[in-house]
This record gives sequence, structure tokens and C-alpha cells, in this order.
Amino acid sequence: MTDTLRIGGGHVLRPDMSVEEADVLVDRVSGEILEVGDVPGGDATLDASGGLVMPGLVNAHTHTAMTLLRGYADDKPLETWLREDIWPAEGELTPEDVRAGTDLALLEMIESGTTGFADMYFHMPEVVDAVDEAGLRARIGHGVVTVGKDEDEARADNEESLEVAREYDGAAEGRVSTAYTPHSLTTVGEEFLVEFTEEARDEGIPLHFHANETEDEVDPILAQEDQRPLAYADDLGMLTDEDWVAHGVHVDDTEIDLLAERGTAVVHCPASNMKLASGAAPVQDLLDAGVTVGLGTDGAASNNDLDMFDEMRDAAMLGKLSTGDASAVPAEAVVEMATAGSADALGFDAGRIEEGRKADLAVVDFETARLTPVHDYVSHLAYAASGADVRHTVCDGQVLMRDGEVQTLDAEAVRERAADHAERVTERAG
Ligand SMILES: N[C@@H](CCSC[C@H]1O[C@@H](n2cnc3c(=O)[nH]cnc32)[C@H](O)[C@@H]1O)C(=O)O
Ligand SMILES: [Zn+2]
Repeated sequence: MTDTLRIGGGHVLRPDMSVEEADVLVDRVSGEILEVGDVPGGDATLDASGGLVMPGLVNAHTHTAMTLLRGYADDKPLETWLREDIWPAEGELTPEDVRAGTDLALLEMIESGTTGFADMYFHMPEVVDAVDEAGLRARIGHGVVTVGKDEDEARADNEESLEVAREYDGAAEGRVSTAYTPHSLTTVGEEFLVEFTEEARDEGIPLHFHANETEDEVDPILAQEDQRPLAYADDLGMLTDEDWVAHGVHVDDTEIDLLAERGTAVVHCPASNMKLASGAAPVQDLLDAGVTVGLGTDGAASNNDLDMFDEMRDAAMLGKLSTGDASAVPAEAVVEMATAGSADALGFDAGRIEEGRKADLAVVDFETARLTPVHDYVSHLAYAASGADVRHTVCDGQVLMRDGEVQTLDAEAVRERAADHAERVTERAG
């Protein structure tokens, strides 16, 4: 028996960034794209007329429940921001809070055409349940910090990260996959990085961590180890083609070559890097070297939204401003980063509209003032569109949003619950 969904009457963005008039036929049982072209029929339909069917956006580095702390503390650099505001508030987060914040994040993602993401946070069973119900695709990990913890606590945090990775890989009918997620090279002790990376490798669990985000993260490693952070990470066995690092702002040429050689992906987070004044990642150099580059918003508290259209524009703008070269990080590059690049970084068989790929899709409505006229669809995705222009969102062949109405979550209830939890968290954090 076939059970198909036809997304018809519009234009389609192909993997080579060309755009053609076509329909997309999806198998709702396998969740895969069956055909792209002039396709009649379909058991169900989504109207794409006046719109562009594009791969669903993939937010390859975020901390989902940080939506509760959106606007809670702004205008500070990373270290101060984490230590003075964020970590004390996160210390108050209960599993119920994380669930409420995650639901809010997933709602925002679905509304803005994001179909997949990587999360590094805690109380991960709640995140898995939320993803299961909302219908997105995610690679999740329990974030580990060992600085300021005694040996037993530090060990337990690492054990929990591996335990979560083992238990939830393949959850939500395969839409959830996992990673071991040490926070960074300076917030997790070397002995733990060595021991638990080795365990993760033995079990085929990839790594996701923050790297070279600020100078403050690079200098202590240079001083203590007399080597660059990524050379240090490589010595600890932390760079393989299954892994990805967030940020990669302060990487030198030797580190760029190392990333290319190892096949480790970098997830660029331009808004967070600008807001925390961390710096500008050498994105064009990374791309030129053949490094897989994905795109992420980072947590909502350092962005302050999860709109990947904003992120594409920020990536392009920052890429040009920081190099003084208007041709750097062009429109096609940021659209590719937010789709195929991010999907590749996370190991999702998505990010490209072609037969056999996962049907993770967004339909952008081009019949709006800000997207008129259409000289170039890809240009509009990078420079003019916003998450608010998304009409339908589909993940794994299921319709998560139809005509702007989210199908899998009660938008109003999610917003109210999140606002309520956020208020109570900030009261407790004082
Ligand atoms: N189990 C850890 C939590 C680690 S989750 C990942 C952490 O990354 C933090 N985070 C968010 N954005 C950034 C960033 O840009 N750089 C580094 N850390 C961040 C976030 O607030 C969260 O605490 C603990 O006990 O503290
Ligand atoms: Zn982060």
C-alpha cells in the first residue's frame, strides 16, 4: 500500500542550488522523497504554488531549553555571561522546565522551517520525549562540565552523557540520534576527555563540543600544552569525520588543515559570535579548505532567536565584513551550510531534495512584499526571507506545519507554559 504526500505546484531547490518548477512526492511511511518532477496524484497534498520547496533547515548547534533564558542576560562576553547569569539560572532548571523550554524551541523551529537540530543540554529524557511528540529530527547529547566539580560528580556527569547516548540512539522511530557532548576543551578535565572519548569511540558514538570560540579558550591551552586547541583535541582522539565542533572562531591555518584532513565538521554560529563579541570564524577559508561547515543559532539566550534564515543572512554578512571581501560567503554557500552542510555534520540523510533522501522539507511563501520580485530564489533565502515566510514544514514525511498552523503542538499552550516556567526559574535564580 502506498501512502504518499504530494507537495505540488511550486518551485523546488535542487542540491546544486538550481531552482526548477516541480512537485515533490513523498512516501509518508518510509519518510523518504520518492520523486521530484511533474508528479500527478498523491494520497494527500500540500500546496506549494507561489512558493519554493527547500530542504528543511538544520540547526546544527543549539541548547534548546535556553529559550527560557531568552533576553534574561544580554550584552556581556561569554565567560562573564555564563558564570554570572546563565549557569546560576541553569542550576535552577528542573526536568519540567527543560520540557517547557524545549517545547517552545521546537515550536519556534517548526514555525520557521527548521526540521532538524543538534542539542547539547541536560535533562535529556525530556528533550527526547519532546522531539518524539513534535516530530522533528535531532541529534542530542547531555552536556558535560567538570570544572568546579569533585572527582565523583565529574565522573557521573560524563557517565550520564554516555548513558544518554546509548539509551536514546534511534528513539522516536529513528528520528533521534545521539552524541557524547563534553562542553569544551577548557571546561572538561583532560583525564575525562581521554577516558570517555575512548569509550565513545568503542561504541561508535560521535562527539560534539564547543571549540575555539573565544581567545580565552585558546590561550590557556597554548600556555599549558604548547599547542593549538585543535591539535590538542586531535591528540586526545577527539577529531574524526563523525564529530563536529561548534564555533571554530579562533582557528589558525594549521587547525583548518587539520579539520579538513580529519573530516571533522565545524558549525558556524555567527549571531552568537557577534553578540558575545567572540569574533568572526574564517568561514570562507574553512570552505576553501574543504571542511564541512554547518550552521547553528547556539542557544536562544545568545542569539536571541532560533530563526535559521536570520542565521544565513548573518553568516553571509559577517563573512564579508570580516574579510573585507563582498564575494566571500555568498548566498549559495550559506543556504548550503544551513541545509546539506548541517545535515552532513550531524549525519542526517537529509538537507538535499533528491530521490531517496529523507523528506525533511520547508515550503517558503514567495508571495509577499519582501520577496518580490524574484530575480533569484537563493538570493532571497539568504538575504531577504525570514522564518515568518515559511508556509509548510515537513519532517520524515509528516506534515508538522500546514499553512502556518503547527499540527503537532498546541502553540498557545506551549507559549503559555514556557512563559510560566521561565518566570518561576528566574524568581528562584534571584
Ligand atoms: N551539565 C552541564 C551543562 C552543560 S550543557 C551545555 C552548556 O553550554 C552553555 N552554552 C550556551 N551557549 C554557549 C556558548 O556559546 N559557548 C559555551 N557554552 C555555551 C549552556 O548554557 C549550557 O550550560 C552543567 O552541569 O553545567
Ligand atoms: Zn553553544
